[in-house]
Amino acid sequence: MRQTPTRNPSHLLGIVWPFIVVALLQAAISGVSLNVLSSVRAYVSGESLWSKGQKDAIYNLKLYADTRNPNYYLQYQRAIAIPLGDHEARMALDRPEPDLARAEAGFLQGGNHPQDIQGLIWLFRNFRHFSYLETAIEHWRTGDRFVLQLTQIAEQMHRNLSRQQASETDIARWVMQIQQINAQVTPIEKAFSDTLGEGSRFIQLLLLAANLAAASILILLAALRTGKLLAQRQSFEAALHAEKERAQVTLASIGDAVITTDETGFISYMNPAAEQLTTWLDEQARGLPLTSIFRIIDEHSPQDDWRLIDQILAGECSDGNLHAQLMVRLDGSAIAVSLVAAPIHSNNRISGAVVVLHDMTRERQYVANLSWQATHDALTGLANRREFEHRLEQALGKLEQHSGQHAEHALMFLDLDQFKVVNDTCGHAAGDELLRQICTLLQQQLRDGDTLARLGGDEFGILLEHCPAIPAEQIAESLRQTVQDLHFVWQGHPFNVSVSIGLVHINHAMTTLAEALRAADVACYMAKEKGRNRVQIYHADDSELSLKFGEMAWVQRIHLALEEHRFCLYAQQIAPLGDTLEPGAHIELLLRLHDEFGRLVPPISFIPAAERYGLMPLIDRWVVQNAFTILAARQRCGKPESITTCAINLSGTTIGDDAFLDFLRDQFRLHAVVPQTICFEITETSAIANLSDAIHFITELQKIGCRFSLDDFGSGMSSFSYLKHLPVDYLKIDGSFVKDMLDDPIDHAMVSAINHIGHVMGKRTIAEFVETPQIMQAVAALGIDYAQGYAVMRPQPFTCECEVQHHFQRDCLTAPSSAMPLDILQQDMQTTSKGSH
Ligand SMILES: Nc1nc2c(ncn2[C@@H]2O[C@H](COP(=O)(O)OP(=O)(O)OP(=O)(O)O)[C@@H](O)[C@H]2O)c(=O)[nH]1
Repeated sequence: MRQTPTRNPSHLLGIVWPFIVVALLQAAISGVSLNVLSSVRAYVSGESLWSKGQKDAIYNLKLYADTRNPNYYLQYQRAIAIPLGDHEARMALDRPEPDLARAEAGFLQGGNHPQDIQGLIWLFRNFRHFSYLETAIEHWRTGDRFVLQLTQIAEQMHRNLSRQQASETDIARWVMQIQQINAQVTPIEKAFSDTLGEGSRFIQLLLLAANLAAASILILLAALRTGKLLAQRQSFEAALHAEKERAQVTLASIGDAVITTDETGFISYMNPAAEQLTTWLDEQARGLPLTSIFRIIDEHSPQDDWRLIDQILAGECSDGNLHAQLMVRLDGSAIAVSLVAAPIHSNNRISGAVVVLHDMTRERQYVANLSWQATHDALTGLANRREFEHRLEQALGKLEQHSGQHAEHALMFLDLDQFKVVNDTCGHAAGDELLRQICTLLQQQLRDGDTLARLGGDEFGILLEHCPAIPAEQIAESLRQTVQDLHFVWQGHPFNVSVSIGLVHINHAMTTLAEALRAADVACYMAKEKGRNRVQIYHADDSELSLKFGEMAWVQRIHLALEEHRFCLYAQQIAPLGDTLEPGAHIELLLRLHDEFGRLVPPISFIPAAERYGLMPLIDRWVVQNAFTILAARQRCGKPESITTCAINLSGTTIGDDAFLDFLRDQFRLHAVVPQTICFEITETSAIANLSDAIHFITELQKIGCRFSLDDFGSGMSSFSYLKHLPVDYLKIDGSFVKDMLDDPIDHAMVSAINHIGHVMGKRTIAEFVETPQIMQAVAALGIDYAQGYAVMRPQPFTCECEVQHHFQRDCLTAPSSAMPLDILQQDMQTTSKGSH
């Protein structure tokens, strides 16, 4: 930081103002001194004229008396006019309101120099009570009394002599009087003169003392100020020293290499980091050209690149930085550095440059590590899914470039069989070790250019570029065999290891990455389904695989349909068959989906895929949220009595999802839906598959008043034994029995038995698929409590007519049920019988 205090005008004034004040004071004192001295001198010379005038007047008046020569009288008059003028002036100044004009005229008559007159008046007026002047004025006043006496004698004498009436006696008397006055006035004059002299000397002394005092103050101030300035300068110097120390410690401790040069590019300083980086000591390098101790080259061109520093020293560039430089030492070793350079200025010119070199080795390593981590799996060191997909995409691109030639790649998905068992039996460390061993084995079977990647968990991907079908299938088989032959033992526990492999031949027909990946996934899945430890080859025309393929495609379509609000709800009435049952409407909500082209898609097309790929909790949440929204809207419209029971289907996975219970409670609170109006339908199979979850779920929701219905009851005969554990309110008799009960006595017997057992257990029964009035009569005759089917009512869009429709539901309004093909509605019912909506 630069300090230039003395150049700052206000700072300068801050330092010198006491000097200015004292100097001005001294100038004022000097001015006053000169004025006083000059006035005193005027009084002294005035007094001298005054005395001389008196003496001359006495002398001429005496001669006039002795000779009676009128010339002497004239001379007397001239002489006496001087003390009389002074007398006039004094009288004018003595008045309470001084008459300055009269005083000036008097002093002028007194023979004083015109330039002294103002001084005389000023001194009289301002210092008349000052000791010496007061005494002098008193002598002046006494002297004037004699002057006036003399004037009276002179006038009387001149009058008598002019008229010839003066006797010798008179003349002798006048002479004697004149002599007496002379004798008396002489000491007065002397005293007057002496007093003025003394006063003058005293004033001189006084002024000298004042001037000396002012000078002393000036000297003292100067000394004080100088001392202060010296102290300040020392503290500046100390601050500069401390700053220099700080800069040096900083330079010594920073990790970057700092080198300074003079204006010709010769080294003037290197910090310890620079010594370390360049392997030169500071004292060795000082005075050498910077370019002689190492080279700086651009990573992308092999030439020396000192341009930045040259430009800085030439003043063509104020500062700059260069990344991706290589610093090459004299021994040839190179270090990646970034370089920052700036000019050093002194006296408004460039006196050198400072060059900072940052060693980029660590950053490069870090970046390399990061990019390795981003593309590799930490456990096995193999490429990860992202990298695998990247390489696969590149391979697909090459296929396109070489279209026409017989280029072909092979893609494999490998999934270890029952890998969980290893983890569950011996812990994750065992699983990890097995994964590593399998990687090594697989890698050994592959060619150099092949890619083996870990896609996640126990899944691997293999890409064999330019590998025709037959060798690819042989490699796949050998890989399967290799894994099977691995005798993995962990702490004495032997494990049989096997792998399921999906193999896809990628040729020009299959171009997109997503298609290739999905095909391999499907093939691998099929390998698992077919019993594991096998290679499944994907063929596009394989109907089994196509079905699976389509199912997997539904995953994305369902997500899209949810995002684009293409799901909607329909309601189908469940009619009471007896008189003793509760009044009001009992409905079941059914899910619909419009595909991307607005066509209705049967639930059977997407529900199995949604179940298999874990999307049911998502769909069930959508159904509950929208059903509650509409129910709440209907309640606001004043139709709470219209629906007393609203059945909503839930899937098996949803029942096992703990968070779903909280979700439901929130939804009840949010929409203020009465829990007693909601009946959840769970299929018999899903309830049995997750019995403890189902019991927990049912009892929790029954606590708040919800009811439950066991859907598709009877599809498995072991169901009866579970029924007593499931505290449901309704049994829905599987529609497949109801549909044919008039023609098939066994189905009739099943319907009757289920109804009977249900009633014995205190449940209400519902017959599904009541498609004709005859079936309706038959189920009523058996004492079944409710009927559901086309004979009762076809499904209708579930809406609230008096409120603007919820936007999720908008599509349903434009698709009236009458326009819906019958087969879709039948499939809808079948979907229900399959275990969902
Ligand atoms: N040790 C270990 N286990 C993992 C790792 N990543 C995932 N897993 C486990 O790998 C198992 C994968 O199981 P799945 O593939 O679903 O089932 P599986 O037991 O192999 O059975 P199938 O694939 O149906 O034959 C799960 O138990 C995961 O917890 C890992 O890095 N290390």
